Amino acid sequence: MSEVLESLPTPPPDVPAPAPLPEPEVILRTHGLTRAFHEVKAVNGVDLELRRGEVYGFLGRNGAGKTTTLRMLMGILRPDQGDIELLGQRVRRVRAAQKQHLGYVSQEQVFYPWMTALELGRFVSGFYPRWDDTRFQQLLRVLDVPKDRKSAQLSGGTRMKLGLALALAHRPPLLILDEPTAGLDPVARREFLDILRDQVRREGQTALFSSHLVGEVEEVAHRIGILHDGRLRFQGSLDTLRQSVRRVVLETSPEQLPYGLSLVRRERLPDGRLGLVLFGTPGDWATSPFAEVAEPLSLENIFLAYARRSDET
Ligand SMILES: Nc1ncnc2c1ncn2[C@@H]1O[C@H](COP(=O)(O)OP(=O)(O)OP(=O)(O)O)[C@@H](O)[C@H]1O
Repeated sequence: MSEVLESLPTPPPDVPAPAPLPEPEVILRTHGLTRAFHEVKAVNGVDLELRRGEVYGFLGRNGAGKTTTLRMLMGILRPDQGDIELLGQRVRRVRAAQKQHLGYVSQEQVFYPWMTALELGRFVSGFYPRWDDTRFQQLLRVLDVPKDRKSAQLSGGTRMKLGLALALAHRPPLLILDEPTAGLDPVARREFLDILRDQVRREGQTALFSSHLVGEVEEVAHRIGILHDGRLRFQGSLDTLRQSVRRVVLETSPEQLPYGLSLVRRERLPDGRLGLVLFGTPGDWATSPFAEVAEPLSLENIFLAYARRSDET
């Protein structure tokens, strides 16, 4: 429960509901967010930008730094460097009052095991003046979460859905979901993604959704960020990514890359030739000497190119 508690805002017994904030086009921005654990730089100068009403897929392999980033956004961890601009307020560490505007589903939903869904709702509602109990109960029905069973008796997938209901019931403008579908079976995963997409569309919410599964991010995300070794290697729309990243196969390494193209990954092929995955605008590709030979890549292969180190050549 400690992470759940840390992610909650301070309970406001006599404090009136905060006035709704003016919603800027950019809901969240980070500036050079950095966090190390001893010698490991888990997150290294990350500049995220999330716009109102979008699902942002935060893609990265195991250990890329996704959870560390999200825990900094939730104020659970303090960044070593950089800061966070949430709904127009720029801070080093997200404060309790700002957490009123965030809904968080962590990787592992750990609740007080003796509490039922309804009791957990009552407990969590004390932290959020905008808590909507009718909506919470409706979400439990839609998500098929039994309301009177102790949380310890729920399956991992159902606990995840309970976490989503708890996060949505206070109508936060920004949802932060840390690999929420990990451990869900295909049917539960599909339901979860459908509900997330539907909620964001109907409520005009914004969701930051971390995953290492390209397919599910492709299904729900409007824009994505690819994190590798703590660095944000790409941020933008899926269409931009598909149009910009291509692969060329060459006999030898070029002296320098054509103007406008940058290296994503270099690989040595079994036949000794060189495979280069490069990024450039469609205009840069069209005017490059590789225009005729460059091949498009599937999103899966683009992600793999960003998330693996180049071969030594
Ligand atoms: N509390 C900690 N103490 C020491 N090292 C940590 C701690 N938390 C994370 N790390 C390290 O920081 C790096 C990033 O971890 P993080 O959990 O943020 O990655 P992730 O992208 O969320 O991975 P996964 O998909 O496996 O959850 C890893 O090398 C990890 O071992």
